Amino acid sequence: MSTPKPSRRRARLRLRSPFGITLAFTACSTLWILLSGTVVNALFDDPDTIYYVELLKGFAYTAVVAALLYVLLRSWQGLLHHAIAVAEHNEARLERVLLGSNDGWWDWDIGTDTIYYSPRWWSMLGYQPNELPADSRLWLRMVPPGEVHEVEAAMSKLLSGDAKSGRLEVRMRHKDGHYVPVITRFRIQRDAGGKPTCVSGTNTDMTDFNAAQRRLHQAAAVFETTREGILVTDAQARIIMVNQGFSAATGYSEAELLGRTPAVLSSGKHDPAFFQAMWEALATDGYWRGEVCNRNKSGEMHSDFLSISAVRDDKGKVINYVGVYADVSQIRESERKLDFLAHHDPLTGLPNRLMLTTELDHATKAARRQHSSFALLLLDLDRFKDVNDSYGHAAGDELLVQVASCLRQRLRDADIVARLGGDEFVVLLENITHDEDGGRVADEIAEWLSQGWTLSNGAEVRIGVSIGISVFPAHGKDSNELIQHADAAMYLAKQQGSGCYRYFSQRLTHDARHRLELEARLHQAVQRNQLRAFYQPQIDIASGRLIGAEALVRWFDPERGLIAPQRFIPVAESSGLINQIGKWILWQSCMQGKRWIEAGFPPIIVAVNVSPASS
Ligand SMILES: Nc1nc2c(ncn2[C@@H]2O[C@H](COP(=O)(O)OP(=O)(O)OP(=O)(O)O)[C@@H](O)[C@H]2O)c(=O)[nH]1
Repeated sequence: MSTPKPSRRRARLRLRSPFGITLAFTACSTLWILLSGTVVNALFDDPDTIYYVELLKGFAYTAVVAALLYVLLRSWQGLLHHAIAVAEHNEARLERVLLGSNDGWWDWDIGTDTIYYSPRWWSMLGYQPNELPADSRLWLRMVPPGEVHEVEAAMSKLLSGDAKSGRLEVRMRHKDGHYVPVITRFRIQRDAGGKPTCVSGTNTDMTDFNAAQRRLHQAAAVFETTREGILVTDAQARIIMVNQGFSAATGYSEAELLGRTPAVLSSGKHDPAFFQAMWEALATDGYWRGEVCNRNKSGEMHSDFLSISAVRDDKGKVINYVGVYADVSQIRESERKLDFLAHHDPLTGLPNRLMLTTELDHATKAARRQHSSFALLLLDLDRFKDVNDSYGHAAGDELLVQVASCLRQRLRDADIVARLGGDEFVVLLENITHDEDGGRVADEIAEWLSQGWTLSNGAEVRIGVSIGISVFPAHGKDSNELIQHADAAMYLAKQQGSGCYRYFSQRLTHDARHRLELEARLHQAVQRNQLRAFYQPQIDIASGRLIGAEALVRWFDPERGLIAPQRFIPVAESSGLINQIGKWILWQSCMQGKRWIEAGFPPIIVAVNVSPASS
């Protein structure tokens, strides 16, 4: 839009001031009248001629004056139009500026005590222009009575000359009754003599600004006071801000973190694929949530639930990332404790029935895979009720704890000991090689538990134990069946009297007893030297010459006579006695070979069979 150039025009206007033009015109006209008349009289004598010349001179003068008047009026008219255009242009520009600022404005003429309020001034308060009488007191009627004195004080400061301008934050009543927060800025104008002529100003509606401020304050308060750690980075993931919660949780001050990336917290627990998935989610969804393991300044690890959001500008470009860290270490610790409580007996700390079932399920699957077997021993203490009845429930508890720790200490680490409740315990023996292994451990347990137990009250108590045994896969295909059958076997054992065990099947009970009895007798046989070595000669058929001998071990039992190796060697192998027997036969064979040489026989090779089970 082209704008007129007012300064040059104004200069030309000054040169052609009305007084100057009038003076010049009067002087020229007077000179013309005086000089032209004299010239005409000097040139012409004839009165008629003089008359016509004078007439002609009058017309000429009128034509020149008319031409001058025309030029002058055209010039003034152009200037006037130009001045109006400039004024309109300036007014329109001022209006646009005020509209753009969305401010209302007012103008108080002090002399006439009239005030002009702009349309926006009215609409800010919900009114149509001039809907109310627009006098200078309207302002004061709109302000809450308690704030009127502030407006009056500001005006009297202006009028008295103490201030040229001012700024006030007031509330003004809206048409619907609520108050609009307003900032008004104003300035006083004075004439050349210093007399106040008008006060003009603008009103800015602060509703949105105040709400935004409030939200900012609230956000700042949340940012600073929240216990969760908050971290803000730029688009390149460089830290630009952290809150106190973050510093408290990580041990890093904000100054130590500025400009660094969150990798400073890396624990090394997550692989690159983890972070790649995180960045991909941020790029596609704009957020990522998950649990991360971080390392704080002192090197301590902690689990955080991290929620990251990408902040985008109006064009959708990422400008910040905001991460909120909630320390879940305590939650994880509580979960761990809850999990422990859910799966363990609170009195003894042993696994409970629930965990036993899980372990049994694992054992069943593993045994199926490996074609192996395992034994489940269900223990029920004998005469435990007497302890409760005689010494109280607390003493009974103490005894249960002692029994549990005895079992835990004496059994192998791989064996699982659980408490089913009351005075019932379960022992799970995995990977047994012979069915009777369960019976052997049951015998040991019966012996351990038959000891005297000293309670903290000084009392010494004696209990026993009855044990039911079920073996996988012979006695059940799943945990339920195995427990049920071990329980049934335990009742049978209980009926037999204290300190007994029973397998679920009669045959297994019998076989186990028999093998264990044989094992006990074999022990005695080794100690009492009841084993015998026999030598089977090896003859070269072509020459008929003795070339060697094979050593054979035999067991000579005083009651049952000679027992064949196929009966006792498997028992020796499963009980570990095979090592002793192996050493014994080697020693015997060497001694015998020496004796033969000393007796004058030629040296021969003596073969000794070594069991693959010996170590
Ligand atoms: N102290 C204590 N006693 C318990 C607990 N749970 C169960 N009992 C008691 O343990 C006893 C178990 O009963 P029984 O197994 O019949 O007692 P018992 O004297 O061993 O009897 P038999 O098994 O037939 O030899 C009951 O008196 C229960 O009240 C416990 O957590 N603590």
